[in-house]
Amino acid sequence: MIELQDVTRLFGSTRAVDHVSFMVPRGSVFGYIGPNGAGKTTSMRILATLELPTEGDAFIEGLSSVNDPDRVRRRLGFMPDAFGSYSDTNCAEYLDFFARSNGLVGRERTRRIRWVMDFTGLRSMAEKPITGLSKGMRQRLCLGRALIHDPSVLILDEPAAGLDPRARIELRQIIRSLAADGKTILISSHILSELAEMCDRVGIIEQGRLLANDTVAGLKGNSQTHLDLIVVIDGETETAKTILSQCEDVSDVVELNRTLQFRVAGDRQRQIEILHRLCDARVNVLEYRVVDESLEDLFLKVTAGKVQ
Ligand SMILES: Nc1ncnc2c1ncn2[C@@H]1O[C@H](COP(=O)(O)OP(=O)(O)OP(=O)(O)O)[C@@H](O)[C@H]1O
Repeated sequence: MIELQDVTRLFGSTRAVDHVSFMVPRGSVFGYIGPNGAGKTTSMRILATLELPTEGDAFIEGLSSVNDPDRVRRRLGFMPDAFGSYSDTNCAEYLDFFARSNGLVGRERTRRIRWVMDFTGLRSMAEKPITGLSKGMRQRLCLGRALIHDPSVLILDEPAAGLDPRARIELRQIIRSLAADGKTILISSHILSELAEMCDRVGIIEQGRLLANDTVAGLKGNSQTHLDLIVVIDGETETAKTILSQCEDVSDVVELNRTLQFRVAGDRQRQIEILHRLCDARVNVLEYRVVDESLEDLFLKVTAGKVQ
């Protein structure tokens, strides 16, 4: 449904996008993550027919954004990161303007504007001037504008930027319900944790290059060379400590209130073997788990923080 095929975009000597390829299947949400200046907006603008690639091609529902821009635009809703509006316009007028620009007429136009207002929760704001809207409401209006012609594909550039936690959760619910409805969504952010829960897959881009394309769980698995484990013990901890000290691949053992935290230079299989050894020695294990790597840690590991 959304595809970048070996896309490169140069601005002078800057490689804003450097041989990037990925595909987003119908009804799924793809998170496009990268630090500032990584190339997210440029690739999204290429898909949205607003920018031409120097090399490669971009496709929406199999149609080329380069060669078939008019047909692509009919299928696509684009939410830019910067929200342009006219002063003296209220929400209803704004949506009406974009409905007309998209060729909607008569009852169909009225029906779509109503649907968008209900779906984005803007109904009570219909008469409110855009200049008086909060950040969250402006983002909803901008999303509403992208949805007005009922596109099958949505490209959303940093829609969560500047939203408070509640507005971010509501945005997540909106995105998931659009995907459940069969829409295909590409959504960008420079914060992995902001998008992780609403995305089926994420692509991490830095300095124009796609460094990773995986599920969040897959990314976590791929980036791990060791496991940090916690074992909570009912009773004395001496036996457990002795066993851990005998394992060559265990290091950094720390004890706090019958809880031992340690690092294993191995994989899940090694994790299981250590638990077996503890149980064989009749250590009363109450709890045994991996310390989850935070998404921020993962983002820092995959990217080097290079800004161009
Ligand atoms: N029109 C342009 N002319 C010159 N350079 C540009 C232009 N558009 C983008 N660039 C450069 O291309 C690179 C990628 O920019 P882009 O806006 O795509 O990154 P981004 O990942 O969206 O960043 P951010 O998260 O800050 O919005 C940057 O170095 C930027 O300065």
